[in-house]
Amino acid sequence: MNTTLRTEGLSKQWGAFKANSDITLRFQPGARHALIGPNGAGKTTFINLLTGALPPTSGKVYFGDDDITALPQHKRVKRGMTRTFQINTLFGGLTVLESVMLSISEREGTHFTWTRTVAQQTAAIEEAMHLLHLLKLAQDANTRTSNLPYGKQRLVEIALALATKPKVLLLDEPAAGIPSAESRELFDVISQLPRDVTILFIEHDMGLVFRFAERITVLVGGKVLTEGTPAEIAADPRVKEVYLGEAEHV
Ligand SMILES: Nc1ncnc2c1ncn2[C@@H]1O[C@H](COP(=O)(O)OP(=O)(O)OP(=O)(O)O)[C@@H](O)[C@H]1O
Repeated sequence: MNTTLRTEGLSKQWGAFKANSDITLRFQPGARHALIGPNGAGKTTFINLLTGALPPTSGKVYFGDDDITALPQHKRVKRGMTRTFQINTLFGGLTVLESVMLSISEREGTHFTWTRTVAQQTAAIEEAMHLLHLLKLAQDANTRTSNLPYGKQRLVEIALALATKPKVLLLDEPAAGIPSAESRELFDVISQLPRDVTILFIEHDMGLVFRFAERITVLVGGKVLTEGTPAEIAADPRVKEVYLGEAEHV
């Protein structure tokens, strides 16, 4: 089968503590794939190993046919693997449109040049507005990102990530800290993103996971417990056992 991203025996250890143990997973092109598991299961660690934010202790990460295990983060972004970043830290005082334009310029390497032509500028504005329409942010184009409600700020972060033209988009709890009505809207927008973007996301709200994911991997204690369709995962007694006592999660 055609695979966008895969890992082989990926492990991360701090001293004797194994945060990720021997994780072998594949993500199909266009997947809507959720990574779930109790607190401390190693989900964020796994995403950090995929993006290159952390080096693995052992194991490999492949992007298409290429072994990218040793590739630094920015080169993985150039290849098409992007995660979201908090705009507060990156683009505080800019408007939504300016922020997305900046991300496009960054991708094109025209950020610090004087030679950007009017045609390039116009194309970048058109591309940025297209992204804002996709994310239902067009009417907020001239609003400062810091003045937007949190749910919309998360959408801007996704717009910035999409401006890098990713093949794989990694979302680490995109709905964290926003009210549930807004988080449903956020996921509704995410669910309408084009299929040429593979989406891997971590989410604690099982309502959102089962509504949006087409494939689910369950991590427990740094290991893959199981993987399957939402129906398979919902029916798996081992998964129920893991979440016993965490009723809000299942
Ligand atoms: N830099 C580090 N040094 C030592 N231990 C770490 C480090 N980073 C994470 N850990 C530990 O690794 C384990 C897995 O953490 P991780 O954040 O990957 O889990 P998670 O599944 O994302 O959890 P949560 O759902 O609570 O965000 C935790 O016990 C955490 O304390």
